[in-house]
Amino acid sequence: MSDVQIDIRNVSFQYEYTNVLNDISLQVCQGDFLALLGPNGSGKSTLLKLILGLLKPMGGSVELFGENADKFKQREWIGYVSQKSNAFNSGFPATVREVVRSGLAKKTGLFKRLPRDANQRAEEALKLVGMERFIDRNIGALSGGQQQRVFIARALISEPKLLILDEPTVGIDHENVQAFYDLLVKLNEEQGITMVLVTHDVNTVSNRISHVACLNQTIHFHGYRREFDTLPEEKLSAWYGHAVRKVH
Ligand SMILES: Nc1ncnc2c1ncn2[C@@H]1O[C@H](COP(=O)(O)OP(=O)(O)OP(=O)(O)O)[C@@H](O)[C@H]1O
Repeated sequence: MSDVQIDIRNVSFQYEYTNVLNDISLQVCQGDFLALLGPNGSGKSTLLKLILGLLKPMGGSVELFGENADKFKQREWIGYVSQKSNAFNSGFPATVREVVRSGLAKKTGLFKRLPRDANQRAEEALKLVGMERFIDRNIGALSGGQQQRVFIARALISEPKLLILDEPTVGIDHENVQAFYDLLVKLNEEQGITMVLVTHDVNTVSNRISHVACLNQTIHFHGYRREFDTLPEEKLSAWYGHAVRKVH
């Protein structure tokens, strides 16, 4: 099998009257750590929905692991952590264990029995994100950053080959963002999980990321992070449609 996991070719998409994506081509390979970068409204979520097979492209094709995205069956190969997954309030009636175990539903089907080792796997997934001691806590009692880690564990329990994170550092304290990146890098390097991190914030692109793609209706740049680092702010600002400052 080729090592291309996401293969987007000449994709275009529009909602009723809004043209959102034009002639997008992007490949993500096994082991990449890609930041998909673009301002609000640039089409990032739409592109994610196309990748996840929730929308169909109007032109072009999206393949996952060599198969058409909307026919792709191996859902457990893809972990997805959505934008709002760290926003549970303190009254939400589920423990960390229950939240993490629910990540097995895509493997087993919603109403089939969970595998016998579900608890052990929940513990292992929580260990990977450094949250095992919180297993019996209520999810709503954790901080935004801790909840985010639990949702990553929920995605990890089905042993994905690819993890897609939508704006994962929103709601995490500045001091904890570095530790969060360390976790993603560990999962990328030690577990070999391909990472796609979607963000509007140019300064979220840490030096631990291998590739960057800049999206605003079309792909303006796709290359190694080192090349991205040399791009002038004027160029990024032109793509964003407003002034962009890099702080490092
Ligand atoms: N269901 C929809 N129907 C009509 N237009 C939509 C729909 N969803 C998104 N759009 C429009 O498509 C464009 C791209 O939206 P999208 O959510 O993909 O961007 P985004 O980059 O993810 O934005 P953000 O960073 O704000 O989440 C926007 O102009 C948005 O208003």
